[in-house]
Amino acid sequence: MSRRDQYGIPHDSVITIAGTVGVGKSTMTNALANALQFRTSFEKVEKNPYLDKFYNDFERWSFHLQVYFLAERFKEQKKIFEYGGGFIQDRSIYEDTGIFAKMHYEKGTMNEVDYNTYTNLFDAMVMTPYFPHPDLLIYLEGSFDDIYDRIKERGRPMEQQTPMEYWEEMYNRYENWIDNFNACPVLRLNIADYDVLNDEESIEPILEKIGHFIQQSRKWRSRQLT
Ligand SMILES: Nc1ncnc2c1ncn2[C@@H]1O[C@H](COP(=O)(O)OP(=O)(O)O)[C@@H](O)[C@H]1O
Ligand SMILES: Nc1ncnc2c1ncn2[C@H]1C[C@H](O)[C@@H](COP(=O)(O)O)O1
Repeated sequence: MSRRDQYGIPHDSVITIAGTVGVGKSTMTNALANALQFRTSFEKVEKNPYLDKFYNDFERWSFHLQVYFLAERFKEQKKIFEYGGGFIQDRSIYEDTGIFAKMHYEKGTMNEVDYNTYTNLFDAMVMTPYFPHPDLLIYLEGSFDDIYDRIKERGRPMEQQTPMEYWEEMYNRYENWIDNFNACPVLRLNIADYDVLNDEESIEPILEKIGHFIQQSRKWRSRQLT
């Protein structure tokens, strides 16, 4: 019996992994996709033509970067839809606007006209009944110190040169954002409670929770339609 069947996780499920930079989203995406034999949808950091420039000059490149991310994530969304689901997605589209664009606007590194243009575009594309929301958003959380250690350990040069205050600000915003998020069901996981890199077994209770959450939310959705 496959792990998918064992835990009652529908083959067409779409699960998105959210959380601040360095918390372990890509690692979790790979682990879940392997366990469930699902496809993956990753952020392609190396191929991003704006990211390096953005870290060198937020004001100059904020708008370009957000539009680029929005287009990339929308294309990924289309791919997921065309395959009929069965995906684990590394970072949700909701974080682009709810965390990044908002933070840069409020900190003064994205101007008001650009922010309004971006949010109008985002709302027109995403916040509509035509945009399929994921079955489940898995939110990864942990202490700031542990997450900051992971950023340093991963060692992406553009992130190393960015002051710690930037990551701290983002960390605090994530905590508030998730408490108010309601676009789809949320499963919160603390990174201190599992280790999918060094302890393979620690994925099992997570799969069990995923099955439970998705079954509940699909029942709820079908009741809404009848
Ligand atoms: N369970 C874990 N234990 C220790 N290190 C981890 C664990 N999960 C991820 N990491 C490490 O933390 C860093 C960030 O993980 P990553 O999955 O790239 O995060 P994100 O995609 O959220 O930015 C990487 O160096 C990764 O190897
Ligand atoms: N929407 C975004 N705006 C600015 N920066 C972003 C956005 N989405 C991702 N990023 C950055 C943050 C990291 O440096 C890389 C990849 O994120 P990760 O959490 O490591 O997957 O892109």
